[in-house]
Amino acid sequence: MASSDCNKENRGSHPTGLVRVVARIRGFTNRERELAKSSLTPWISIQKPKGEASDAVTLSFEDQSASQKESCQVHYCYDQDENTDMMYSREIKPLVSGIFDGRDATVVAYGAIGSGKTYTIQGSEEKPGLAILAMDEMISTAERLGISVTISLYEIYQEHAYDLLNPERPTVMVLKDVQGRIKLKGLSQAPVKSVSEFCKTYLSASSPRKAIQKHATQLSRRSHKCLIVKFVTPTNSEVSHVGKMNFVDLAGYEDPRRKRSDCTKIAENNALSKSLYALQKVVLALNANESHIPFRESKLTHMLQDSLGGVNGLIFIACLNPSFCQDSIYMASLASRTYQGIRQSIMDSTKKTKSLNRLAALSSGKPRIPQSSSASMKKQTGSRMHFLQKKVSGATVIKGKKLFDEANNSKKYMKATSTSTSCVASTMKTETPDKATSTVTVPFFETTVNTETGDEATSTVTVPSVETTVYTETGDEATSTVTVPSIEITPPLEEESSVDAAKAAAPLKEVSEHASQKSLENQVDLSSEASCTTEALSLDKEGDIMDKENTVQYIDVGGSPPLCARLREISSNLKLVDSTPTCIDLPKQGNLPCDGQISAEPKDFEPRTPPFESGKGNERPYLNTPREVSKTCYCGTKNSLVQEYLRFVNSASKEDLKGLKGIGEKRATRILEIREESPEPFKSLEDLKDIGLSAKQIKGMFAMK
Ligand SMILES: Nc1ncnc2c1ncn2[C@@H]1O[C@H](COP(=O)(O)OP(=O)(O)OP(=O)(O)O)[C@@H](O)[C@H]1O
Repeated sequence: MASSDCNKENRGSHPTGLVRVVARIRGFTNRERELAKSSLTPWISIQKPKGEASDAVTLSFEDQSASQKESCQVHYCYDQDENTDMMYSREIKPLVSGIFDGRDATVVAYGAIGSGKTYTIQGSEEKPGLAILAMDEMISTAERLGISVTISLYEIYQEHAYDLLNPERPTVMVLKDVQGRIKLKGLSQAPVKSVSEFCKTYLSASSPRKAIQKHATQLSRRSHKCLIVKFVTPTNSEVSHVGKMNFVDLAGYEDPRRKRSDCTKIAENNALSKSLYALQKVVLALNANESHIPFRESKLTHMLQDSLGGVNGLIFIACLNPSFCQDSIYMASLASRTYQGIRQSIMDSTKKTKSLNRLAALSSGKPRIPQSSSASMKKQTGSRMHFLQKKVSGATVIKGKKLFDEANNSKKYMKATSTSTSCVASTMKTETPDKATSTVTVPFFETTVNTETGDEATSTVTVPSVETTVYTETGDEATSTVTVPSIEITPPLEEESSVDAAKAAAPLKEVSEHASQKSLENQVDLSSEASCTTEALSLDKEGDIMDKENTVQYIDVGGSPPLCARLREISSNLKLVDSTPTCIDLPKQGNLPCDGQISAEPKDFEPRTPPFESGKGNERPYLNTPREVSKTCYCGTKNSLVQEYLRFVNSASKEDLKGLKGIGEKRATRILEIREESPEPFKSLEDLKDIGLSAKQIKGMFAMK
């Protein structure tokens, strides 16, 4: 391979992995210098703990409007005195080398209007940007290897892609070939043999505003500009596969809430927000190894699908204005979130490896303790912090959150996410710094299986032996073994209706002004509820023992449990009420256990005649059998369960909705769509038919056998 050695050498500047998030503060323009008259003082300060070798730097913004300091973190920030050449050799050169080893690379610049995105990506012939510098190197390497180079250039404007190399500006379609690879139909490719030829084509086609756009409205239109550099290897070439390189110059961001914007500007901004939001979601989902990657959430991510993830390189460049600019704070905040998310997933994967090692060690001999439910925690200091970090930066963090959170420092996050967390399966007190014991009751576990439709079939499994691992911030683990009596598997619900499938496959619709405004202002963080991740569920061959490594990422911090957990608890207790009537410990005073609280220790059931008090309005049915007792209990509980369920469906985030039985990606999306149309649209179980659930399925949810 052409550049393996070069790669090894250069990879040192990418120590944290294949995704980098950097910022760049643009230099002052001559006009800004003139206008300022006196000396221009920087409003962003950069803390680089290891100077140029820093791999985590903190940016602090002097927020003049709020007279407070905002801060955020990224891998690196290029100050005004660090030019494009420096940025190229540190950030882009390693990616260029990777191209000839078969990896794709993507460089994305985003930022507020006039923050230097085009200057950074494109530049000019006199002051070449990253694309021109990269092209110089790529063309000479390709020449040496006998490979030819082609370029394509397209624009994405409000979720529609147009070919910029064709003067007619035809629409570009995103299709998939039989191998599932993305094909951009209608996109021209132009061969380039030299940098000067490239510059001529690139600069004229990507700056068409004056030359080509005929109407005044088009002059100011904000769109993304994307350059693809591809390589064509001759059949006899020694190079088997060469990757491609994407340079993306995103449209400038401007907060429409702060400025009087016309409809077009709002729509443009919504389209940009959508792209940025989707891009961040995709990157975090890829990094977290999630099963569903939302590539289709925006045109940009859909078009870049092949180049993102895996061993491909990706760099985000958040361009920042050198003078006070609130929009730059938003952009830096977004960069910081991506950075935190990437770091968190790296931490998580390290922990996962540790946990698997532990599982292997445990399964090699240590006997399980039956009928016990104790857990010992070595170190619990900071476990809450771990959770908070997870919520702040993990892939799940962005769901339901405002895209550009003005408050990006950790203090604010702590405040925002310090709401209740606990789980039906495990309750742990985290106050004590050292050893602690926790009691764990496990009514059932839910395992999800992805079906072909992308939805989930849910099986409810009551496991005889469950092992729970809790991570503390320090990476220490606490293990608990729980034994419960029976195994029960409920069949999965039917697949979603084809109407939903068709809807999901339909092209992305234009974002309405109202809807996207709403999305920008959506500050409700429903994701603050705890999520339970179950992994590595395995049944042994005899079927006697079921071991489970359960990575619990929720810690009880003293509040109420999350809705999904409570729903599961009620649901599971109902199942127990229904299926094991002989184990119900009836209260002596005849008060029925309608609150769903079932004794963890099953006791012998002694049939008893409930006291009957006659009188007006005081008639009660005569309860003779355990089944009747259960039924009466069930009626009361069912109503509250249904109400709670509907409340949840009306308010939960997409990810939380997917935790519900029978609700997968498509139904969760449909619920969100319906909720956008009217608040709290699910008033009765009947309304669940709108998301494609059949009457039978709805009935089955709360039915008593
Ligand atoms: N690093 C820099 N040093 C000096 N001048 C710069 C730098 N970056 C950008 N500029 C100047 O700032 C101005 C705005 O830059 P540019 O057009 O690249 O911004 P942009 O973010 O692409 O704008 P838009 O949002 O309109 O697309 C230009 O005049 C450019 O020459």
